[in-house]
Amino acid sequence: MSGPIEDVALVALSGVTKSFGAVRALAGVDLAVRRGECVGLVGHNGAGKSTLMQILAGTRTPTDGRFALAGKDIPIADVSVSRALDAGIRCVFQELSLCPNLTATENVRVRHATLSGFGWRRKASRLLTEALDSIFPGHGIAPAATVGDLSLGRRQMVEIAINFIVTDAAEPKLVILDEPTSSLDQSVASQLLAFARRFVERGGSVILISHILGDIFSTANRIVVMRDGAVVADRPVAAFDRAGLVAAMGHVAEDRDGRREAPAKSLREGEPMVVAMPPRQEDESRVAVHRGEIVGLAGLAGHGQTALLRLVHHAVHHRSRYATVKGRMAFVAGDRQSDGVFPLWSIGENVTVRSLPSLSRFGLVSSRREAAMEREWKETLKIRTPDMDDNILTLSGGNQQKALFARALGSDAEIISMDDPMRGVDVGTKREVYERIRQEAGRGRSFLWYTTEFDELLHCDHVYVFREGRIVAELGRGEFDEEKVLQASFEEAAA
Ligand SMILES: Nc1ncnc2c1ncn2[C@@H]1O[C@H](COP(=O)(O)OP(=O)(O)OP(=O)(O)O)[C@@H](O)[C@H]1O
Repeated sequence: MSGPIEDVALVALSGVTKSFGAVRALAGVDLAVRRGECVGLVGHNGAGKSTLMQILAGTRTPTDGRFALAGKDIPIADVSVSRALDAGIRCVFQELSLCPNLTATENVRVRHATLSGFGWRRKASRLLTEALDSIFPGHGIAPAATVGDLSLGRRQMVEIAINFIVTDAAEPKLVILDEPTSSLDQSVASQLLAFARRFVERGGSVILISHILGDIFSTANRIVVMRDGAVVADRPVAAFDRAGLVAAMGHVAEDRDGRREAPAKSLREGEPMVVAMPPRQEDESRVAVHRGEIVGLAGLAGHGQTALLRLVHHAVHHRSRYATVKGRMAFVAGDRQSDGVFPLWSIGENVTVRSLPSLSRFGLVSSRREAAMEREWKETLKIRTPDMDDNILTLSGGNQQKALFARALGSDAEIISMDDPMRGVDVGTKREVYERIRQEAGRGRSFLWYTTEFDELLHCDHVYVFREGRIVAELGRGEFDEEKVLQASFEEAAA
């Protein structure tokens, strides 16, 4: 067997290829994971990371290659979910896979079929609580809660905890975390990474996929870089610095922190395009967005920011007590599975749907103009697909998110609201989107941007911090730093 593979490797792949029709997602990958290591797996959107993980977890069969578990070769046709599970491989996928109509406890039972018989519910509930307590102390999640009623972040926490549960029948040996922190706010994400480090110190193994390079540097022992379906670097973490890693991924290194330069005159003049009041607000504070302004909504996840965006959106076409909107508006969803993509449509249709009136003449959509728009946005955001007519779900997660951006940015909307939309987008594309947002704002477009990443607030002109459904701080340009935002987010909880 070729590649850096030893007998002790928990799992070893070599020469693995995977094609989807004309798309070669994996072009001969070697990867081995040993006990007690955290492998950070990075690469651009569509590099092949998730496909590789699906093969490890047995949910996809490779086209070709070799596969070994605990040093034992397994014919690729025999690689299966149950085999991977028996070997202790667990995977927290990017798109959540819990059953929304079942409780968290019932989802534990779905994943751990051996929890059956008399008293299974109590046992499953206890195991889940123990796992949640050790990973996310103070989580506040009731095991009897229906998953569909939980916020995206909490659903993610349940999904993660389920994969770390140790039952009498099975224990996790290698846990694959595919962008696990993308729907968690920073404090919860830190809890998870700290737990992953403890798990690895105790001899467990983790593969951590993330576009947040800080997560990789803080947690991985070794970094594997993928590019266009191949591994292009595999070295200990100490062998990389941030610029070197970004370059290995095929992106140009950053030359600025992306902070938005102050416009010549204040944007907070004239009548705002959007004014909105959170329903629970007890004082006079309002979110206001002026023409050409980038307004950030901050605070811990689930504290009313997404609810405010929905309320504003509703006010575009309805009378509302809480919001007024003066202008056309488009929305970029963060929870793309439930709010964003039209799963039965092509990539192109997903991009153009918001712009059909402007692509039409005499009531008929011009297929020439439609194709031109699709081409333009495929190029602009580098949507990786051989054909915009392919179904949207053939795209990698980050590329689906790019399609949602293209839909909003390519539309005639004067105001764009964004619900933590950069989750899963690679560092190179993120930078291009930030630049685009700055340019568009310079031309008079307004942005209302909820983000869980502090660095993204640096692109904003004005920031509102939310806590418990209310605006608790309003910070103008030059007034906000991470400490102030965190302080405002936590103040009451600490009191
Ligand atoms: N079911 C599918 N049908 C067709 N093509 C697919 C399918 N699944 C993945 N692909 C393609 O395989 C390639 C690798 O995708 P993959 O999801 O593994 O990338 P990734 O590195 O995980 O990206 P991201 O960072 O965006 O999650 C992409 O070009 C993608 O479009």
